[in-house]
Amino acid sequence: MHQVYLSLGSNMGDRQGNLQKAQTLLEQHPQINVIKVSGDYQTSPVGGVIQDDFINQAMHIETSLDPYELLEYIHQVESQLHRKRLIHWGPRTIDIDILFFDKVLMPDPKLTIPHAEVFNRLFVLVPLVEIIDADFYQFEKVQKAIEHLESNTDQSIERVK
Ligand SMILES: Nc1ncnc2c1ncn2[C@@H]1O[C@H](COP(=O)(O)OP(=O)(O)OP(=O)(O)O)[C@@H](O)[C@H]1O
Ligand SMILES: Nc1nc2c(c(=O)[nH]1)N=C(CO)CN2
Repeated sequence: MHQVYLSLGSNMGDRQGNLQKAQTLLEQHPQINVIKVSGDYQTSPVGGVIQDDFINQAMHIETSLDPYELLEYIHQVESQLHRKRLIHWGPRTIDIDILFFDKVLMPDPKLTIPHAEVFNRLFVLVPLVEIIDADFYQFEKVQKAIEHLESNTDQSIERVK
């Protein structure tokens, strides 16, 4: 089984409800097991678009799907939650990104692993650190990301559940 870490975010409608529905849909896939889910964090929007605060969380899953099959299922989950791709980095009912897939390094623009933005996003790193496995913690890419946590204090983030 592959060990995968996801980042989930929502800033439209019932944000916590959207995250819960996304989890339920992931759990419904016969080849996905949800292992651990972080708390919910209310975070200010990053990236320049003026929009509402997000609720973000991280999730550890195990899967026998390959990375592209997993991405395809994630897109199905996003469209079931009425996710529309209107504005780059804009408001969304749900966004699910693959942060790490085992210790794979994959530079494909269609699926970049580790996720290209993981190192600069406090809203990704704080929930991730809460749930990450000890073995994974030693992965140099994770260590590099965590180093950034200390220097990255400009994003507002508050645990709400
Ligand atoms: N690690 C990854 N996880 C999820 N999608 C990825 C990843 N790497 C590349 N992608 C690609 O990014 C594409 C665009 O994703 P999305 O629509 O969520 O972008 P965006 O919301 O504009 O920005 P962001 O990717 O920062 O969330 C996806 O269709 C997917 O092919
Ligand atoms: N706080 C926060 N800001 C964002 C987020 C997000 O999930 N949380 N997602 C974005 C598009 O990927 C852009 N900006």
